[in-house]
Amino acid sequence: MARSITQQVVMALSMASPCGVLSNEEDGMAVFESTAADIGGRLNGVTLPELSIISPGLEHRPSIREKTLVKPGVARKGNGDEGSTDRVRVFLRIRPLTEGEKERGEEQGCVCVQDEESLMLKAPKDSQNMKCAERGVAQSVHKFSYSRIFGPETTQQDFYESTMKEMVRDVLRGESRLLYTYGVTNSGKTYTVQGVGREAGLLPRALVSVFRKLQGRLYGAMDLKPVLYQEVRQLNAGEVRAEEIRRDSLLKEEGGMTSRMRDGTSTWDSGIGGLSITSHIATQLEDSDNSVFLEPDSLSHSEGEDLEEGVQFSVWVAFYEIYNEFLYDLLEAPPSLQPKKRATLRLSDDKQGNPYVKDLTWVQVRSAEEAWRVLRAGRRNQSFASTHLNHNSSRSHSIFSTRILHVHPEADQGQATLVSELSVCDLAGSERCKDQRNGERMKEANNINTSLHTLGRCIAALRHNQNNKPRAPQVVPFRDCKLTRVLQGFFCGRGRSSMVVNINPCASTYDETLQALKFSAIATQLVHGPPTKTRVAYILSLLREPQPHSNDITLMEDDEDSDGEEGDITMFDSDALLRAIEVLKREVQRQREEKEVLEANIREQVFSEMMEVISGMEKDFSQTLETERALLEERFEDKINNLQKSLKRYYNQEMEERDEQIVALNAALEKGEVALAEPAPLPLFPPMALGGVSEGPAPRRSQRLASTTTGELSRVRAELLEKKQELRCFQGQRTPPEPSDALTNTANRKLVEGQKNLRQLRLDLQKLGLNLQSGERACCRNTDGERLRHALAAADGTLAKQV
Ligand SMILES: Nc1ncnc2c1ncn2[C@@H]1O[C@H](COP(=O)(O)OP(=O)(O)OP(=O)(O)O)[C@@H](O)[C@H]1O
Repeated sequence: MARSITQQVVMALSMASPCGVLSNEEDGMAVFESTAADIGGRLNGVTLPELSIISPGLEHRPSIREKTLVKPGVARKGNGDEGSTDRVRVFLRIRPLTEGEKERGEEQGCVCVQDEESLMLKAPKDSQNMKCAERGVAQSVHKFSYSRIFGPETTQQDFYESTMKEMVRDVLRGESRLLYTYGVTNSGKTYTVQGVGREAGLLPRALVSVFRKLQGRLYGAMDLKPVLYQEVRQLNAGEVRAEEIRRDSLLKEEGGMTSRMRDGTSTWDSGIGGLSITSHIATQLEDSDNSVFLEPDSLSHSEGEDLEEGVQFSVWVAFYEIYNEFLYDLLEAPPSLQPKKRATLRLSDDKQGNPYVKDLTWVQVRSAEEAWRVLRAGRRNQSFASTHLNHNSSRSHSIFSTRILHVHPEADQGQATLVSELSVCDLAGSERCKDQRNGERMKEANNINTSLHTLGRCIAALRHNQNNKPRAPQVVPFRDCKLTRVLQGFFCGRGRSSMVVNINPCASTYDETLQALKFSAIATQLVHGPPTKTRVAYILSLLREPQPHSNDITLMEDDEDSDGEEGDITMFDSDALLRAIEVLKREVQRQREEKEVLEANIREQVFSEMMEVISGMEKDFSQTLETERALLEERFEDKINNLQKSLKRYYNQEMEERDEQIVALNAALEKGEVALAEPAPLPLFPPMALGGVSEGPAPRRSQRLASTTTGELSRVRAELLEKKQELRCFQGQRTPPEPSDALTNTANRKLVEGQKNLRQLRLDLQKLGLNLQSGERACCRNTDGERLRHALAAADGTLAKQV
């Protein structure tokens, strides 16, 4: 169960990046241990090691620190062949940062070269990898090992000497070699292969080296031509003439005139006799719009001694590209003569089942200069575009092939006995599709990533088969894309491949760089095996083996007697072929099911990623809402506070004025002064200004009521005073002489009247008190009306006593 989950996640993860994360839990090598940790961390929360180590399993000598990170008991397995010579060589080249990149802060120390073979990657803070590391599902530090690492300071010449020089020697000995560059876009692949300006890349150096070594050994005629996978055809006179015309028009079109080789004191001998170049002066391959300089050392004379005696060499070149899964011949016709729509090439198999590009243009070249011009002509047809990372980005995989025919002139009809090949493949850079802003670029990126992914799967399957020979070999999916089909021969023992991984140390492309390095790390574990079966041998193996369980089909088995099993497909009778078809059908069915599982996993992953994005958006949205709400609340809180302050200020002032009035009124009442009759007409409700808005001039209802009440109060008090005086007068009259009856009667009558008036007055006063009370209530609850009422009641009491 655990196994199937791991496999599923591996598949899902491998689809997440163009190159894929390749894994094999059965291997137990450091790379898989760490890759499994990457995945396992996500699955079941297993504690992740501090860093992941990805290194060639066959040769790597772990440090003490690394040993502690590898699961105990899991041995590093090889295939029994411990010799480093058979291991696929993978070189890493780090390009320098440009000034612009430094200014943009791309230099964050995420790429650290530890020694010639090991590299440490540390995730920068904004990278996806760091985010995953923070969530505990990945490591933020990764360690990789390569055959050799070349830092930013490495010169083109040093790089050539350490990588391709040996390959050129092997090709001249009759072997086939492939060098391919891999890396994210803008990492320096084209710079490495072709070079820029004065800094010639691997290819021009190799061409110069080939012709230097073949000096004096070139085969003069053009009557032998490479065809099919690696065969030679004798051309008749007419065909030779046609080849010559084609070559001349291509060279003429490219240079406009014969390019010159300038080296100060010596010149190119671009004739059949080979090159004559003095070794101590810089050499320049020049054409109309681009020049490549070669340092004197790269032309040293110590080469070419080990060529087979008596053999002559005919050199042919071809240049083609794979663009959007179509093959295009870059030498098809001189650029100016080309029709608008380019013809596509087809891939075919020879009778041994070896794939080759049908109808590809091969041009015989007699010097490095001619070869270089052919390459320049082809480049004009190549698909470049400006992407946001590289203004001149290769949008296709381009392959420049040099075939060398080893001709024995004494043999019958001057037959070439051997064909060797040197191919240099400049792979298009992987790039995130979502970074592409236009449809065409998106489609290109998609195709590029798909073919790189297939290449990754092929390498993983090859490595799996090399490490699991007797058990369950996998089908290597070479046929899944054009790129892997054309390179198939180099991976199946009919040649050897070396890989150059280019990276740039920019922090912003860290995640892509990490994926590229993981991909290349798998390649470092490959070994060069003997040639694997051809189609005929493959069918034979299908027929020979009983296939009760189609899952166990052995397709890449290294059968010792398979070497002799080559021939024509017509050697099988129809029964045998039908049986082979049955087996293949089952295999197709198995693969289909495998792909369905893969698809389901991808869908699931896409779905969960989408959900993650949506929930992220939801979270952002609710956060924004929350912030808005808090902001509004704060704003209104401020407003309310301001309002409260203004009201408080106003009412305080108001209360003070009222208190003053009441104090004055009390004093007046107590003293019984007449001044009470005319109280100062203090405004009970001055215009108020709340929030900057003033009340209008018209008094409120409560104000009007209060002022009326005050008027009446004054009037009543005046009357009260008058009555008091009258009363005092009556009292004075009552005491002295003994009143006569009439006088007494009058006095009594007046007293009664006075008392009556007094009662009336008291009633009036009570009424006024009530009015005042309601007026106060109307204008403000907490005023000193209560106190006023008390004062009036006290005044009443005093009056009553007096009466
Ligand atoms: N080692 C190096 N030294 C100096 N400059 C370099 C080096 N490698 C690359 N460059 C520069 O970096 C830029 C990008 O390089 P190049 O075009 O070769 O990238 P690429 O990987 O081929 O990109 P793409 O895949 O998009 O075609 C170029 O301007 C190139 O000159």
